[in-house]
Amino acid sequence: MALAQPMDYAGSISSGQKHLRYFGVHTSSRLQCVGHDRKSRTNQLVVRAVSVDHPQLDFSNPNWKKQFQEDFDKRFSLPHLRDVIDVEPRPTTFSLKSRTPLENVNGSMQESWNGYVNDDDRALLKVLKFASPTSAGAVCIDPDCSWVEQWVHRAGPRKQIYFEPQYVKAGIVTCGGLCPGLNDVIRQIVLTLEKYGVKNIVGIQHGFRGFFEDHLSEVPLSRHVVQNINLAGGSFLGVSRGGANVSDIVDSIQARRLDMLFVLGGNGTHAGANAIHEECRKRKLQVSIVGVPKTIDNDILLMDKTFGFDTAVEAAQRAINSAYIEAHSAFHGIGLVKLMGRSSGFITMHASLSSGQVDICLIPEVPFTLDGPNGVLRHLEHLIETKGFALVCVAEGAGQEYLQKSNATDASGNMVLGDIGVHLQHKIKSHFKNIGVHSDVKYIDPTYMLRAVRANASDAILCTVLGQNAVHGAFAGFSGITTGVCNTHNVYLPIPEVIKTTRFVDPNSRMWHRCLTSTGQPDFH
Ligand SMILES: Nc1ncnc2c1ncn2[C@@H]1O[C@H](COP(=O)(O)OP(=O)(O)OP(=O)(O)O)[C@@H](O)[C@H]1O
Ligand SMILES: O=P(O)(O)OC[C@H]1O[C@](O)(CO)[C@@H](O)[C@@H]1O
Ligand SMILES: [Mg+2]
Repeated sequence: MALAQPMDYAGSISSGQKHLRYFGVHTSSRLQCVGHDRKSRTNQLVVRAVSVDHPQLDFSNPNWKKQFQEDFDKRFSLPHLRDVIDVEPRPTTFSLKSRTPLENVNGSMQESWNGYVNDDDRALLKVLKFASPTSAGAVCIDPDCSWVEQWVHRAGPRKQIYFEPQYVKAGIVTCGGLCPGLNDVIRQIVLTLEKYGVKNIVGIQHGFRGFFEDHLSEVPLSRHVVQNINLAGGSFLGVSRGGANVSDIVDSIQARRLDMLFVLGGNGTHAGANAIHEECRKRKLQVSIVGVPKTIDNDILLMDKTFGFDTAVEAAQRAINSAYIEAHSAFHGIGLVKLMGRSSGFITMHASLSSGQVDICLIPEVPFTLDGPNGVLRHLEHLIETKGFALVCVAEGAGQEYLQKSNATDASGNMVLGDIGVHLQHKIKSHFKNIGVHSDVKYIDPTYMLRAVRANASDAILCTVLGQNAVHGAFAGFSGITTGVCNTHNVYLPIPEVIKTTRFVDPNSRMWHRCLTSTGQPDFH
């Protein structure tokens, strides 16, 4: 459970820490000594759990919920062009009631169509009420786990827009690593822009690099150009890491006369998109910067899932099935599969769950020991003894403490990880050799095969929703926002809220518990 707010209680620092652990204070909280409890016979130190996010909240104040909600509404309000420049709304040109584009532009049909989202429509961010901080996966604000309404903005087309489509130039850029569905999103953005009446749509090649490198020219985009790009994986525009100088990018946006920029990428890209938005604000430019979260790692906060994740899990499951066949057919076979997931184990957890064949699932969020009576290797011995073969699935970011740190980073500044798959392979082989038991280790590293494929059906639909909503958000005049699915509803969120931290698998979540139930693995400690 994560406690997001402060609470006072008496106890020594050590019992205080125990209490904090009981309440599962998340890492953004810290202990603060607020004096001694003079009433207690032991004159114990009074310690308070203070949330770094909301240090001002005081639960003894009967109005704390109101205060929390006001703060929440502020944090989740969407930055708008009119915050810094004078822009007048106009009737939208987006209508599905229109019969001809001309009728559409005149706005003649919109009064009779109830297809618009009201600016005051909201979706609930949290839909679970935890009765106790000890409930599995509980996320509580106060020690009583009170439920507080947390509303976020609903995504979709508005009746009023802040751009004149015929004069709009819109750009699309895809950054970071590949992800199934990038082309579906690009395609939907183009189709939706055209539906509004935009004629000037361009792709920026190879991520943020395309803003600087002269040989990377703009790619003109239209329904005709993007019609079939979703049939292939990868990015029609190309991707890249590194090369993000925000001020230069905004110079380039100005030089290109872009009015809207759709930025497809993970947390790094979103940090870049938000910095670009801030710089545009500083220069008082009428440019909307809208993100679409792309990460097969599924490591963006607050969202049910990001596009490409399901497809990656499906591809991973195929690799696990192959490892299973190999391991099962060999004498004392041990299948070992390493999957992507730099710091989050979602792909590994979900692929292990969906395959149903994994005996040991190792993710970065849950430390494990390799040697010793409770270690992974001892459990493998047990599996070989009892069922004759075993299957291990490990996330690339797991067990990094066993590998030598290189301190190397990629072009975007992401840490280059050691290869846990190769390390485990060696450890398993030498362990069985040392104990004089035959083993046949089959190691599969399907890394890039997971993300080079085209989106499956459910991701294709998710991409459609996200791509279209990104365009509606830009036309509505928002900037510095991203779009996602929260509790099955489509919402807009201010970028800073989704990139505060990486999203991790909660080891106390029901999903991780289900994974453990399915694998039957013990606690490796
Ligand atoms: N804090 C930041 N501010 C500005 N730009 C950034 C920041 N972090 C990363 N970027 C830029 O964003 C782009 C993509 O970043 P990165 O390579 O980390 O991928 P990502 O968006 O996190 O996606 P992936 O999930 O594939 O890692 C790069 O061009 C990088 O330079
Ligand atoms: O080889 P690249 O392009 O740096 O990408 C690898 C990384 O991209 C991701 O798929 C997404 O961040 C990670 O899981 C992985 O570590
Ligand atoms: Mg990233």
